[in-house]
Amino acid sequence: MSVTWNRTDTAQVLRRPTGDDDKYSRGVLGVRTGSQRYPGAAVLGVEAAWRTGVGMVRYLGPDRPTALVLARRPETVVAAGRVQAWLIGSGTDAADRDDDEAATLGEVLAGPVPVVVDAGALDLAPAATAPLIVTPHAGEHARLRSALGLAAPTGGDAAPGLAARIDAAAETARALRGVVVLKGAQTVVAAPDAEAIVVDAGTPWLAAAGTGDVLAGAIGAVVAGTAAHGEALARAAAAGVWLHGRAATLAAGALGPAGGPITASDVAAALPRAVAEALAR
Ligand SMILES: NC(=O)C1=CN([C@@H]2O[C@H](COP(=O)(O)OP(=O)(O)OC[C@H]3O[C@@H](n4cnc5c(N)ncnc54)[C@H](O)[C@@H]3O)[C@@H](O)[C@H]2O)[C@@H](O)CC1
Ligand SMILES: Nc1ncnc2c1ncn2[C@@H]1O[C@H](COP(=O)(O)OP(=O)(O)O)[C@@H](O)[C@H]1O
Repeated sequence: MSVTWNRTDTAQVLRRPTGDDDKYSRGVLGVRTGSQRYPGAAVLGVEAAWRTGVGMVRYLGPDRPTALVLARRPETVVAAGRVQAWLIGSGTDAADRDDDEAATLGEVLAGPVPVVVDAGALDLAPAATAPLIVTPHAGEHARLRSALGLAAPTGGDAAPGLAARIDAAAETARALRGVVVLKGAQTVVAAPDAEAIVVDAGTPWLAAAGTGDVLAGAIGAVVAGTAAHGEALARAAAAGVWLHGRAATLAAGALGPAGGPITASDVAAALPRAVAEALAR
């Protein structure tokens, strides 16, 4: 069983700022992503979070990505402080994690604030107690299931169909006690105790390196802006996925009726138009 997600659903999740808002009330996203090897992933996630519409992004990472994040987005705050949500893992490799970083991520994952867990932090998700959204692609989902003691998603080499992906994501969500965003042309958002949500990407031009880092930033921004207002994490995640797909469709569609090649940065740049479109009417 599943439901499909659309623009109207997204509009119901997003908060339009009012005259009573300030940068803190709009949501602060804390970001621990990027590494010496993958600094670009940090830039893409931070860029996407700003472009999705958050009051503040706090970036706390290694020197090289910090310098690149600040060069791209000087509005980013690189000092620790209160946050309404965390984004961790994009552009990191668990094999390179030192003890200090492991301890810090352990605190984040044991805290009260929702955490979006991507890429190189997914191995930490099974032990987490914080409210959780994990964002695996198919390969990462298989590894996560194995860590949770669950069977491989398919019996053979064939790519699983949508129904099998929904069942597998729902089973992973129950085992994890968190929200699973299983990425693909149709992204499945599964929660332990709710019907799965299916979000169409809208364009296969989205299949390009770094678009997952953009997605994680977009989801983090929606969660930071809405979780404190009682929005369900799965719905916030689905809204982020829809905005990401719509931004890709707008960026690719701007090149002609058949679409055209886009980069992850193009997707991030189109996020404000996707948000404005969702909030229009
Ligand atoms: N500009 C940057 O700095 C970028 C950094 N990235 C980072 O690079 C690191 C490695 O990520 P990768 O996903 O490339 O590598 P991983 O090693 O995490 O996953 C790739 C493995 O999963 C398998 N797989 C199965 N289904 C897949 C699917 N649907 N998509 C991708 N792989 C699938 C592949 O065959 C491969 O064995 C992550 O930390 C990621 O965030 C990437 O996001 C690309 C852009
Ligand atoms: N064929 C496809 N059509 C549309 N979207 C896709 C397709 N394949 C992948 N995507 C989307 O592209 C993004 C890729 O994310 P990910 O695999 O994490 O890449 P990266 O790690 O390079 O950022 C996800 O949002 C996924 O849903």
